[in-house]
Amino acid sequence: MELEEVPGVGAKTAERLRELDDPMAAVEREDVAAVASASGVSAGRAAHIVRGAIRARHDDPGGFLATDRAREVYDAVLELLQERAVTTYGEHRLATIYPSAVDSRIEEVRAFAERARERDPDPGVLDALEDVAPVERPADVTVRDRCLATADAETYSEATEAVPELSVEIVEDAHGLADLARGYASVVALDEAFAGVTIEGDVTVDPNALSHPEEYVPERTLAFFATNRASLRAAIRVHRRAGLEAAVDLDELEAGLAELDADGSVAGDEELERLQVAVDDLDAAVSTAESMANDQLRDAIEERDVTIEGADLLSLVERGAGVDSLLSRELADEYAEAVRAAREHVADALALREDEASLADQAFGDEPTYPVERREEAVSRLREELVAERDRRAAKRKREVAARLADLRAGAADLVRDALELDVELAVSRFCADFDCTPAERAGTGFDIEGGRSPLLDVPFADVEPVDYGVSGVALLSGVNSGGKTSTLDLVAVVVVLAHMGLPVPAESARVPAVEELHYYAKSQGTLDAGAFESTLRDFAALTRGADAKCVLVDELESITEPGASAKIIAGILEELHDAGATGVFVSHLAGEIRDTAGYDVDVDGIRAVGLEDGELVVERSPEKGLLARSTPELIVEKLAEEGADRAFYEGLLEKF
Ligand SMILES: Nc1ncnc2c1ncn2[C@@H]1O[C@H](COP(=O)(O)OP(=O)(O)OP(=O)(O)O)[C@@H](O)[C@H]1O
Repeated sequence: MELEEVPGVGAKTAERLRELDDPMAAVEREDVAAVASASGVSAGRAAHIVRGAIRARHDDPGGFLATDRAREVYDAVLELLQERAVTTYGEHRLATIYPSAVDSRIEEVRAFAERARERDPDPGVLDALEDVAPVERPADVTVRDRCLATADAETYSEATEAVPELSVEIVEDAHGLADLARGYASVVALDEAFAGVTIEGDVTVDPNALSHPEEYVPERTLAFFATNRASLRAAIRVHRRAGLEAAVDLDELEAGLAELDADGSVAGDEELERLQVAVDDLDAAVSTAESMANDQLRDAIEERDVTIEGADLLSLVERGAGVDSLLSRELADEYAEAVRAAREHVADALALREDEASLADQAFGDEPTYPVERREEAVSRLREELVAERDRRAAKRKREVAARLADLRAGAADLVRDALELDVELAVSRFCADFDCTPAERAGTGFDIEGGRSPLLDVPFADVEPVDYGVSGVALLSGVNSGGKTSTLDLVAVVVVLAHMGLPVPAESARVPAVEELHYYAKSQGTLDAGAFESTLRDFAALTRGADAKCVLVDELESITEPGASAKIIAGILEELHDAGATGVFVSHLAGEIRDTAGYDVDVDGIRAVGLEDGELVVERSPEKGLLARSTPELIVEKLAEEGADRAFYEGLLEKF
């Protein structure tokens, strides 16, 4: 499939996605994070694209959620699932699970949910998941001490593409190569023609270098692992704690990561650290040695009485010699001792090796002087030597660590993906556990819900009373105000939506019809004006077409117009839906009138008010079949009649109900 064929991907989005390595593969493996890593593609958009690809794969026309309220119910259910994901990836991935009418899609999610429900949401795993994030491409790496060289224009453009980290230089001949070798620490010549040519400096001839660039740019591998170090470590913890089968050897990856610093440099190498410290502390150590030597020499001079014979003094003065000669003649031993101590201090403080120490010794001359002064030239030579040694060591260790990690790279990316997918499974598993869910059956018309508890209610889930409710076609639901009619419609909608997502539903058992669309109309906020009323009627006219594949839930449609007209209109709609074989529930306070007007025997169910207790309504939440429930006004009149005062009046009223 081409990118543009994915529903929801236009030319502009396709262009953006093409910057990914293999965008179609990312879309097909439903990797929301990879899709969202294209610039300008938000995570929400990525979930939308992945959903589009899933729909295309299953030939799913979409459109299951046919009304605003139906979409709201899905959004609310999705939010409950997303709240249970630890990672942002998990949240976005969950948004790719949507209600569908296509069996193959529903079966796919059902199988996933079955696996998910077996997962144990161990707090240790959830904790480790906190630090797992999709692998990121490291920022561009630029390496300045190495270059590639070629005499061929085609190889040149191939090389700049394959190895953006290094500069690629065009050379005419071996002379050009030799020039480069003077400017770079190492040069890799890409042309066969250079094989066998001897050039001074670190020059390698490798015509195959472009097929294994990591060998020449270990920084590439290291940058990937350094950038994703925290996430990889967390993914390792997740795998260990959850006992997941791992895509790489966890110990090996962990050991490899331990050798890396966050900036991609090699960590934990004592020799490299020694050299680094030596470079950093060189100046300070030489200064300290210098002042130590001077203190020592000054003390020695202060303590000494210098006796000099007159003839010697004269000879010195005649030669124009300064006090220095006196110093060298009289205090040679003391000077030698002070310099010895200074040299020893530098070697000790910087933990120098013998060969380095002999270089360091030259920082102080053998000829007695006062004060003792470092020889800057010798210090610079030592610094250069230490820096070169450090760089050689770092490059060698980088190559070693990169070689060790290179083979783990693909597996490491999978390791993170598997951990993130586990988060998605655990969210589903927790949702099912928190709301006591069971898989639903999708068959026939009508529905049967036993012990259903809506997670959308405004009471804590533990306090939600289980509801049993079933209808065989299209039924009316009656009941007192606040009896739970709307909540019952919500429950049916939640169960229908979840079942079509392929997920278990919050009920002891449930069967829902296999429908193509859910039409759920929330209670209207009041009488509609003529225009709005007309368009609502048009909606319902459309609703009755192909209604056998629809589940229709309608809350108090009567409020859109006058009661008398409402009852007639609702009765007409019910007749059409009934004839078409739809599944539906219409909540109404006019159930009696509608039933009397309808041209068929409409089922009327009722939420029974058991009575009023201390002014509080007591109801039986599960609707009773064939019950036209008493209305709230009727209950109040009855209560007043029982109280005694004006009994005859209230009894008269009561008879009219
Ligand atoms: N199954 C239940 N378990 C616990 N509480 C419930 C249940 N069903 C409903 N309730 C409580 O009753 C309240 C009213 O429910 P709901 O809005 O569904 O009633 P209604 O019959 O649609 O009322 P109205 O006729 O005024 O629209 C809810 O807000 C909730 O607090």
